Amino acid sequence: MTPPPTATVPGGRPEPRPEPRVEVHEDARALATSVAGELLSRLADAQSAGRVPQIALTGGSIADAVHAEVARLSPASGVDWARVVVWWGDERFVAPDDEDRNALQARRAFLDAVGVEAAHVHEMASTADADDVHAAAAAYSADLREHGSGEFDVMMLGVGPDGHVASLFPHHAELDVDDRIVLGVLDSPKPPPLRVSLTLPALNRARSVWFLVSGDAKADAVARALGTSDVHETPAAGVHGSEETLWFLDRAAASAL
Ligand SMILES: O=C(O)[C@H](O)[C@@H](O)[C@H](O)[C@H](O)COP(=O)(O)O
Repeated sequence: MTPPPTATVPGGRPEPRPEPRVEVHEDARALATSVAGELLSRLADAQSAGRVPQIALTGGSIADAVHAEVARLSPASGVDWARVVVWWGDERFVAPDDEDRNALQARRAFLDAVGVEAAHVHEMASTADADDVHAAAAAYSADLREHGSGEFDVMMLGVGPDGHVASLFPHHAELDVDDRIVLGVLDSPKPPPLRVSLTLPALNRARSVWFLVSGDAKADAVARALGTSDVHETPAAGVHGSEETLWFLDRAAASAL
């Protein structure tokens, strides 16, 4: 009997978490539509309950497809984007108008279209706003502590073929940082090398963690993340929501399960 998953939270203590659930879709488009619909539904439910939900976006190609579907489905959803707070799990430390910016990707795909409050969109610093990744990380940590609610409603994460999430990569020292919520990365194996990322404990400060994974290149990483607890081998294995962890997969990404 495998023990229930645990998640490391700030201060380094492990907390038991619910078992992950897996949802498999025919292809990337169906996956993106499902995630976008589920996100809008969660946001509307939170707002109906009088709350201002806080979500964390991720970068990458399936995230971009999800963002486009959010833009398409949002008008009929009843979500008031003026009452949603947006964060990122990681960001590339490049110029603000660099195509590599996760925030630029999200703004173009949906944020600029849905009427989100500018003050509620918390971008990680670019090279125009901070001297280096460490200063950018410190600034985001201060922003989170001042404007965050202590726990994200939904933390969305892409997964790399090596099992990385955000900018936390296998066998990198950042995986063991449990006394900070944001850190700077100098040597990302996935270009660009300079990044800012939430730490594992911060990624785990989420009610609901959603992994968005498409393509057979990720199949082994998905199988490892769902079958092991070795965070250093597969960082995605170390992130679990306090209320739920959902794996949104297409058939190709689920092919090794
Ligand atoms: O800034 C980043 O690069 C992302 O946050 C990164 O963690 C991404 O989500 C994965 O690498 C999956 O990316 P794909 O969906 O494009 O494979």
